[in-house]
Amino acid sequence: MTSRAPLRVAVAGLGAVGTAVVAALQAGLPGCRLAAVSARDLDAARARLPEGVPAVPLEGLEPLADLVVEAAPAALLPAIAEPFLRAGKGVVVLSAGALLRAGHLIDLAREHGGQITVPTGALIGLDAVAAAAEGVIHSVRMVTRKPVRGLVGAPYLVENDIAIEDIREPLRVFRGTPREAAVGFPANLNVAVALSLAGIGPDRTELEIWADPALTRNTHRIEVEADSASFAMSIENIPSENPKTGRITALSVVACLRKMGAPLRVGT
Ligand SMILES: NC(=O)C1=CN([C@@H]2O[C@H](COP(=O)(O)OP(=O)(O)OC[C@H]3O[C@@H](n4cnc5c(N)ncnc54)[C@H](OP(=O)(O)O)[C@@H]3O)[C@@H](O)[C@H]2O)C=CC1
Ligand SMILES: O=C([O-])CC(=O)C(=O)O
Repeated sequence: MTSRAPLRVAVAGLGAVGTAVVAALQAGLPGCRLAAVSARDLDAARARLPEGVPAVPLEGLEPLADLVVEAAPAALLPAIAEPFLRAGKGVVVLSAGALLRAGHLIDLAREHGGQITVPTGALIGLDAVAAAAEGVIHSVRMVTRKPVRGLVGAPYLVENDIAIEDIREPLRVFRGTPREAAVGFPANLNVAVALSLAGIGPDRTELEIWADPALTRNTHRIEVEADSASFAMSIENIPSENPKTGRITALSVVACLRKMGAPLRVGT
């Protein structure tokens, strides 16, 4: 009989995603063990964690864990990821948009034998997009529709004086690339960046963002034309406690962690 030691998982950020991932780890995820947590308010975090799970500043996570789940504001991605990658360890990245401004993280992973994983998160079909990318993809188009409260406050809207609070009809607020959206909508369009990284990159993927006052769910539709297949898929995400984040995001991380230690892996 061979059995591997459980993967020691750290969770950086105890918001909508981090809290749900911690709960799943506490409930028991085969092959994984919750090793440490970081949060902005460490005392509040300690009060919520079971005894024996340390809550430490971000820089204290790496010595305690084999892998970190980054579930924090995008600006913190380098501080969370760098120590793990330098140590040849794994990082599961939720703030995928921030990866475009932190290309050195991929170099660090390459140099030290670490690995960055971007889970499918709030999106759908990255397995099919990645498979199609092994051939030739002609085009990838994504249309995101969000309730007003899922978009309000985005820097692009503020800088361009686009007021959406009182709209009565759907309004297209952005048309461009995931690279542009990652700057203008840093807390809203990680999904578009993840899609672009799986497919034809952040400058060739076409993206539209709509604010829709009739919607209660974040809705993403992707259309792919490739030499192997044409496909279109859409997902309607029920918001979590954070209206910008779909509930399925944390579940995608849990599924990703479950796969890491599983004897059977389904899906690429
Ligand atoms: N890839 C994908 O498909 C998706 C990605 N995301 C992205 O995932 C990330 C997490 O999302 P979500 O959980 O909804 O975000 P939240 O805003 O709910 O949570 C982020 C957490 O990080 C905490 N935090 C702030 N500063 C620090 C610090 N210095 N150290 C540790 N923790 C800190 C915040 O604490 P406090 O509240 O006290 O400030 C907050 O609890 C975001 O970047 C989001 O854009 C979200 C949805 C889908
Ligand atoms: O892209 C994101 O970061 C979040 C999102 O659209 C969703 O949860 O549907």
